[in-house]
This record gives sequence, C-alpha cells and structure tokens, in this order.
Amino acid sequence: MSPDLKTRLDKELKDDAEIRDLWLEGIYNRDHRQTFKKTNEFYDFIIIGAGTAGCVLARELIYNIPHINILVLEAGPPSTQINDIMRSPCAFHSAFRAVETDWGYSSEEQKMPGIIDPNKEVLNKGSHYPRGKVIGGCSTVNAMIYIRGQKADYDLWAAQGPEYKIWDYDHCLEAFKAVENNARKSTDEEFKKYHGFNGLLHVQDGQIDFDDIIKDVIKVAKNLGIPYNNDFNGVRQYGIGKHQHTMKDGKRFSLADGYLTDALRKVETYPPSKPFEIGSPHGLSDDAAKFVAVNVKSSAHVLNIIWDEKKKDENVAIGVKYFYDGRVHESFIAPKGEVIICGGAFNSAQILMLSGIGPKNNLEENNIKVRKELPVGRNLLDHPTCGITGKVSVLNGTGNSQLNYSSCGLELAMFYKGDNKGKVLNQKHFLDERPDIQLHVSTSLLDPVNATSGKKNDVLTLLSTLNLPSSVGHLELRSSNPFMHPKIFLNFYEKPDDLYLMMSSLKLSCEIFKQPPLSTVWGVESYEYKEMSDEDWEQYIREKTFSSSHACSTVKMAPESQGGCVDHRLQVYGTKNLRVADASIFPTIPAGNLNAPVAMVAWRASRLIEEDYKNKA
Ligand SMILES: Cc1cc2nc3c(=O)[nH]c(=O)nc-3n(C[C@H](O)[C@H](O)[C@H](O)COP(=O)(O)OP(=O)(O)OC[C@H]3O[C@@H](n4cnc5c(N)ncnc54)[C@H](O)[C@@H]3O)c2cc1C
Repeated sequence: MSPDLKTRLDKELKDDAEIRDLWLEGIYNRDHRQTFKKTNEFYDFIIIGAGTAGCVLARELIYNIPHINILVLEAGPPSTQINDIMRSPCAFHSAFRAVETDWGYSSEEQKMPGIIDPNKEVLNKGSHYPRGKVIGGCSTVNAMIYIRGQKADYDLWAAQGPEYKIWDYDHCLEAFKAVENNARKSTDEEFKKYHGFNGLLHVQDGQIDFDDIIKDVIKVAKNLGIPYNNDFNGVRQYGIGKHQHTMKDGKRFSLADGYLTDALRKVETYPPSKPFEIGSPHGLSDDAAKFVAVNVKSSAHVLNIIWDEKKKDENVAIGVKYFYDGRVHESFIAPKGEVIICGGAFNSAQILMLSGIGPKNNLEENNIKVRKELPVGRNLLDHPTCGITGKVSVLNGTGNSQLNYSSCGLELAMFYKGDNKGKVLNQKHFLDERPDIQLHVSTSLLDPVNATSGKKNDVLTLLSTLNLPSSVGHLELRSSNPFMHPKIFLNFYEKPDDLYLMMSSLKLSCEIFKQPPLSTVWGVESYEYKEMSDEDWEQYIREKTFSSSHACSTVKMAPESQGGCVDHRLQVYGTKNLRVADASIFPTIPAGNLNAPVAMVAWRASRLIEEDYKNKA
C-alpha cells in the first residue's frame, strides 16, 4: 500500500470522531445547499456492499442480463491493497482484528435475570464484534469454514407459505452447488449429489495432517459413540470429522476472488487512481472483457437511499447517496433499475433505518422521517460460542504445528445435539438428525476470552457453538449520523434452553478431557473446570461467551404479518425498486456457518432479479 493511501485510510478509518464531526458540521450543510457532486450516472443496478452477497450478485447479474451496467459501492478498501495477511489462513485472527478492514463494532453490555436463579441479576459483557469492511466483506476476514447448515433449516424457510417454496432445500441445494467449486476429486456418488464442481467459490479439504493429540481426540469421540463424518454438508451433519474450507491451494479464497475480480470493469480506489487495465492481475479476463459494465467504487460509504419525492406515498427508490473521495455523491438507477442492499446484517438494517424504513420509535427518537414502519433490526440472530481450554502436560508444540500457513487452526469439528436440561450427553444426542451444537477442536488458543490464560504451545481447546439458539437480539440506531455505529444487543442466553444446551456441551468437553489417552498419555486437564454447580456454570458461560460473528436475520424474509421486512422475492415491504440480499434476510439462522448460505441467497436473488427485470416492460 502506498504511504499516501495508508495515511488517507488511517485518517478516514481510524479517526471516526473526525468523520462524524465532518458529517455533522459540514456535509449536512453542503447537502442542503445542493453543492454536493451530482454524478449524473444512471445504472441498471446499484449494489450496496461488496461482501459475500454483493460480489456474487454483481457477477451473476452482469453475466446473465445482457446490456446492463452495475455500480457496486463498498465502504472498505480493496483487500489487495491492505496486505497478504488476508490470504494466509493461519493469520485470520490478525485479518479480522485489522483496524483498517474492520468496522470496529461492539456489542452492548446487558444485564438480565439469571436463568438458574431468576432473583439474581447476571451480566453479558459487551465485546468487539468483527465485521469485514473491505472488498469481499466478511469472506475476506472469516475463518473459512465451509458449512451450509441442514436440510431442515431451509425447509423451515419454505414453510412460511406456498410462495416461499423457492427457498426449500432442493432450491437452495441447486444454488449451493452452482456457487461451489469443490476440489475433492475422489468423490463418490453421494458426495457428487451434494456438491458443485463448476462454481466460482473454491472449497477444499484442510491441508494439514492432524497432530497425534488431535488423532487421539478422534479416538475418544469414537469410544464415546460419536461416528466419523466425511462430509458435514452431505446427507447428515452429526458426527466428528474434518471441515472443508473456502480456500484454494492452501490460501484464503474470498467471494471477491471468485465473483468480483473477473467481472470488474474498473476499480476506483481511494484516492481515485487510474482504473486497472485489462491483463493486470485485478483487471478483466478475456472472457469477462465483453461485460464492460461493473463499476466498483471502494471507500464509498453509502449514507441512505434516495426516494422519488414526486411519488411520496409509494416509496420509490431512485438512487443512493454516498460519501466518497471527501464529499457526498449521488448515483441513480435507470427506469427498470433497482437498488440492492448487501451491507450485511448490521449495515443493511442501518441503511434502511437511515432511509426511513424501520421501527417508528427508534426512527423518531433519531429525528428520521418514517416512510414505512417495519421491524428492521428487531430480529438479530447469532451463534454464541464458549470454550473449555485444556492444559496439556506433555509438551508437544502442537500450537505451532497445527497453526501453519494453510490452517486457521479450526480443522476438526463435531456436531451433536445438546441437552436442554444441561445434563451430560450420551449416544442418543450424538446420533440425532437435528444436531444443534458445533464443537471445534484445536490445539491453538482460539478462544479470545482465554487467550491470555495459558502457554501457547500446550493446550487443547474445545469450543462449543450453539447452532440453533432460541434467544433473539436486536439492533437499534444510536444516531441519524450514518458514521455512528448502531447499538447491538445480542441477548445471548435470554432463553433457558440456550444456557442449558451450552452447559451440556461444556460438560461433555470436560468428560472428553478426562478420557484416556487424553488424560493418561497427554495429561490433559481443564484450566477452568472444578466441580461446578449449575449456577457456577451460568456465570462461567456468560463471562466466556463470544459471538461466532454470525449475525443475521435483521431484515427478515417472512410475511409482513409475521414480522417480515422483505417478501419471498426479497423486496422491501412498502417500497419499490428496493431489495435486500444478504445475511440479514435469513428467516431463521442456519445450523452452520454463514458464508456459504449468504452466497447461496445472493445466487438465488440474482435469478429472482433477472426474472423481474425481464418481465418489466
Ligand atoms: C471473524 C469472522 C469469522 C467468520 N468465520 C466464518 C467461517 O469460518 N465460515 C463461515 O461460513 N462464515 C464465517 N463468518 C461469517 C460470514 O463470513 C458472514 O456471515 C458473511 O460473509 C456475511 O456476508 P454478507 O454479504 O451478509 O455481509 P458482509 O460480507 O459483511 O458484506 C457486507 C459488505 O457491505 C459493506 N458495507 C456495509 N455498509 C456499507 C455502506 N454503508 N456503504 C458501503 N458499503 C457498506 C461492508 O464493508 C462489507 O464489505 C465469519 C465472520 C467473521 C467476521
């Protein structure tokens, strides 16, 4: 990155306060005096956000609809200009903590009545909530685990009404396969049934041989009755096995790598520089050169939707307003065009609310005119994660060997069902067709809460993630200033079931540590676990839980009468020319990681948009 660019980025991205002042004092006035830059640019589609969804959507639209042009506005910088860290799987922790590519969000601290003793108040601490602010969005900074969730997740989406049939598992599977390019070549027929080999998202098996201690965890699991699973995205999810990853040749593969780079016409960097040229690493492939119409602007922060003021009651979107190159710009859509918000679960909700679509109270307290009252932000779902760290007495240097260049340290996983009374688990839970816990096994100190508690090279970490939680959080605007972060209330463990499920999984982790050869040969011993009462467990869980960064469902796809914000075709209720297509539309949270489901949603959205575009006169 050039020193000049770095200085500009540091100024823009690190010093939020300065930007907010600029906004409040200057931009607003300029805006009112109409001296902001009118670009007079018209696009068929304006896509807000070049994250997982935005990248897939841009490419699919430009390849499938002839003679259109697209503007993609991304608030973050191009990933290639930041550094190589993002390519290296072992450095994913640095990637999501990098100031210049992270939104810097935090969840709010929350007090609530205890579950074990409702007369006592308990505390969920607030903490940093990573979100990629970069071309590729979270797919550029995530842990690269490729898990889609279960058939039942998507059949639930489809069960909302006959028109939702287009979201049942069969339809979703078609899209998962269309996006995927799986490198596992020695495939049996069953694997082929569930996987795609011609998509643009590269997926591959982990590249490392397991350490001896990890092999012994697999033995222990087997002894406990947990079967081996060769494909968590296949016919069944339960069991123990290796994850597949969104990687190519051992390096991170983001959705921008697959879906944006070869569809780019030009990338306008900040400050604007000459467009990449055909033949350059970030320019067009020969094949893509004929599609000369995707304009990606990075460091372009969208402020709000522009509405057609002549048709006030119809809420017709005609363009977007964005902050770019030091001033406010406007870009508009052509007559058959649309604005598609792909800003991710926090930002898509925020952009809608800033544009007058959201809960009346929250908008009015921020002096935003309500155009359409909808429960935007009210249904924030997420996967809580909590870990148990084992101290390993036999020094094995595993932290170094597992966390090598092509591994992010999250290779081995187990899926099983938790117990909603918090009891230790047995075989019935291990063979349940609807597992709700994902357990990561690692010899790295991956748990941020425990990261300072032990030596680096002699640990065994078991991280439990609640994949089907019933607690629901919410998001609200803090201010009408688009640069201010919204308030994020995760509400973890508001519902008793969630606490007990987590408790049962942590108890299983303690049992795993006690099994030979882990206890005998390796001397594994929990750092935390003594004999704990359920009340102790509650305190432990609340203290050590962090988010898996799987926020979703804040702009839920559902009938409006049932809390929906977008319909089955992802159109925002009470508006025209406006859709949302990203993690925020999930009706319920899938029992797995979210990158693949988001890419799937974007692919399906592209087909819906194409149909509607072609049907317009
Ligand atoms: C640290 C971390 C680890 C994760 N690990 C995994 C994993 O291992 N496997 C997995 O499957 N999933 C994982 N996830 C989750 C997964 O990556 C995300 O759920 C998914 O990428 C979200 O896609 P999206 O398109 O909804 O949003 P994003 O990818 O967040 O894209 C939104 C884009 O919009 C841009 N944007 C937002 N607001 C504006 C604005 N106002 N103007 C312009 N641009 C804007 C953002 O900068 C961003 O680029 C992880 C996420 C994180 C953060």
